[in-house]
Amino acid sequence: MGNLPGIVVMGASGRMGQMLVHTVLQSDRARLVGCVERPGHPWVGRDVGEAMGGAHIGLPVTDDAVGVIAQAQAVIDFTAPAATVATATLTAQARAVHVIGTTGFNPEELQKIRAAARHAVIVRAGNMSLGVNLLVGLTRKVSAVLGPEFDIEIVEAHHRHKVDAPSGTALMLGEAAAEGRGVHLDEVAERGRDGITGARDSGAIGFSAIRGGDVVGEHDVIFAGAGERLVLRHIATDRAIFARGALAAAIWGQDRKPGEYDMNDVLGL
Ligand SMILES: NC(=O)c1ccc[n+]([C@@H]2O[C@H](COP(=O)([O-])OP(=O)(O)OC[C@H]3O[C@@H](n4cnc5c(N)ncnc54)[C@H](O)[C@@H]3O)[C@@H](O)[C@H]2O)c1
Ligand SMILES: O=C(O)C1=N[C@H](C(=O)O)CCC1
Repeated sequence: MGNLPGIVVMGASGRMGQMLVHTVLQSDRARLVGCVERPGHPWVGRDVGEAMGGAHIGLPVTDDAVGVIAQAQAVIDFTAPAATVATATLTAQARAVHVIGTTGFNPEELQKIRAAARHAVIVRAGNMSLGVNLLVGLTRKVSAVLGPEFDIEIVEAHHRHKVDAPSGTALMLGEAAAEGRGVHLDEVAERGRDGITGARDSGAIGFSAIRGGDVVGEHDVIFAGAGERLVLRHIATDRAIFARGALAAAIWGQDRKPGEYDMNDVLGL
């Protein structure tokens, strides 16, 4: 038991945080050594089991990230961009594996994460599920075969609380579609149409985001041609798929060389 990797869950009260706490507690391949919330959060100081509405497990939620990360072999982080960038400095100092599920980073934040990966293993993916990571490969392949006479549109739907758009998954799919065509997504992405937009640019990759209710996550990649349409679709119905992927990444990352990895590396895709 003592030599199983010790895991810290950042943002333990969040939708993903709670799912991660359950997933690590149920695993026989890792142990939960810390649960972190932001300073001032009402869960800080409370037993995490009781805070989640269950039995006492003897692990209080803390806002002392430095203290718990020093005891850990891996940190699983589904929080917010600024919080994740700050945590990357701590995991780099502690040489702990940092599994990053957070989405919505700007280029400067991504640069800071890249810098931290010089010192420690970082596994980062906008979606940690097996299905989506397979869909990314399929999207790249279909995009390469069909060519620019097929218009590519990516449509995603998520719950009402999601704060970033397009979703991290939609951006992964867009990047794969662009790679398939040998172009950079930044040069062809069309985000947010409104008003008299003019006709669609040939070669554009369009994004649309739906937000509502409790949708866990749905993604369509549409290839629309003359007289036919191909749609690749992933539907997530349970956040456990993301948590399982994240825990697999934390275990996979043990004893790897420092660097930034993704779920293709973890899943061997
Ligand atoms: N990569 C994936 O597979 C995947 C899957 C689901 C969600 N996500 C992403 O994960 C992130 C979180 O999603 P969510 O639905 O769980 O959000 P959420 O708002 O329910 O949870 C985020 C939690 O992080 C906490 N937090 C914020 N700042 C913190 C800090 N400095 N220290 C510690 N905790 C802090 C918040 O208090 C909150 O409890 C989002 O970016 C989302 O897009 C990624
Ligand atoms: O609930 C979320 O937020 C999700 N975020 C990821 C994204 O941005 O793609 C993965 C799906 C769920």
